[in-house]
Amino acid sequence: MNLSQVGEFGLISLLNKDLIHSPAGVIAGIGDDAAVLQSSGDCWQLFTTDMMVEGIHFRLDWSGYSDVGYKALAVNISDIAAMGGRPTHGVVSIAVSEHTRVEDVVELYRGLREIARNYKVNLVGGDTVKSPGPLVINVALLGEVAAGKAVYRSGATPGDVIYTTGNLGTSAAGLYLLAHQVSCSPQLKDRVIRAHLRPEPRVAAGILLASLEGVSALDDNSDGLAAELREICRAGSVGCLVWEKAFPVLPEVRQLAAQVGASTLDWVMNGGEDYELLFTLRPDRRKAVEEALHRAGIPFTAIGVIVPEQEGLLIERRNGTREVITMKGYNHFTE
Ligand SMILES: Nc1ncnc2c1ncn2[C@@H]1O[C@H](COP(=O)(O)OP(=O)(O)O)[C@@H](O)[C@H]1O
Ligand SMILES: Cc1ncc(C[n+]2csc(CCOP(=O)(O)OP(=O)(O)O)c2C)c(N)n1
Ligand SMILES: [Mg+2]
Ligand SMILES: [Mg+2]
Ligand SMILES: [Mg+2]
Repeated sequence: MNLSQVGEFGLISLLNKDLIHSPAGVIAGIGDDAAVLQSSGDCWQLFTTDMMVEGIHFRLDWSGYSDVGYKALAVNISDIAAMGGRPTHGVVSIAVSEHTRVEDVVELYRGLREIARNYKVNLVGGDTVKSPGPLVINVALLGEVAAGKAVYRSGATPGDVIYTTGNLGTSAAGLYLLAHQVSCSPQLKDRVIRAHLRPEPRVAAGILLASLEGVSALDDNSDGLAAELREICRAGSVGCLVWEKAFPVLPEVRQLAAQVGASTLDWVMNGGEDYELLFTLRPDRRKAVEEALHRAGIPFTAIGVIVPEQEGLLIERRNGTREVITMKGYNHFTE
């Protein structure tokens, strides 16, 4: 069978059998942004890993080595944030071609060190091997969350309101500008390319959301809004209705899309790598949670509601018509 027939998530579900032999220690295994593990203190351990491969996740003519290091840890911190946790300790493995310069690997670690310092992550080990070609970097990261307070993808129920932090489509705009020659303002270029190359994971938002009553599901946006909505709906056996006109997109990103004939909706739904948090909230808790986010200075937008599973995944377009969401987001084997 061909990988494109099952896709990334079909493949993972085929592999997900007989993998747990001491279930007592595992509160949640495969299926969320990080595994949740029993620990002796008053915290639960979180454990996650994400890998980046040259040519798939980055190109060295589009990003510096330090950006690659920065992003490799950022995306992992984002998965800890998506459980409501705080990152603690990580290990870093690299596969490097023999033609790579030593200075470049040192530069990769400059980026890693920079974000590790910013988010107070200890890098406590790793592995170094030769690659026959592409540079590969993998981070495995531990985190912690107060016992009982991890927020899963699966808790959404009909009536809950769907929110995102920050803006969507910015990273896709950055990727577009890296891939195409476009004349636009240097400020816009810097902002969106930075969002793509050096995303800032929403750790403070995740910790705050996990501490508040009523936050029912939480996920980070790595594969695009369409994919992450699908995950939350599948995990919770619910459907959703999102409102296109509510999607938070920077005005200059909208303008750029119009200028180059691209679709902001495509950037939001399929672009991915925004590393914002997508969460659902019980409607009776809206006021309290919105006030807490305001006080913490965390930008957020309500973008839709959870509906019963049989209603499916719907988008209300700007003209008021409702359509089934057919967009899929990023998938490694169906791209
Ligand atoms: N090769 C694999 N073996 C076991 N579990 C995997 C594998 N690949 C992914 N997973 C698990 O599948 C789930 C979904 O992975 P993924 O979509 O990469 O999550 P995320 O988008 O949050 O990084 C996670 O719980 C992850 O740990
Ligand atoms: C050179 C290049 N081409 C395309 C992309 C776009 N891209 C690559 S991977 C990806 C999705 C996120 O990566 P994934 O490995 O699926 O992360 P996870 O969902 O496991 O966190 C996207 C949008 C990119 N970042 N760089
Ligand atoms: Mg994730
Ligand atoms: Mg992953
Ligand atoms: Mg991830």
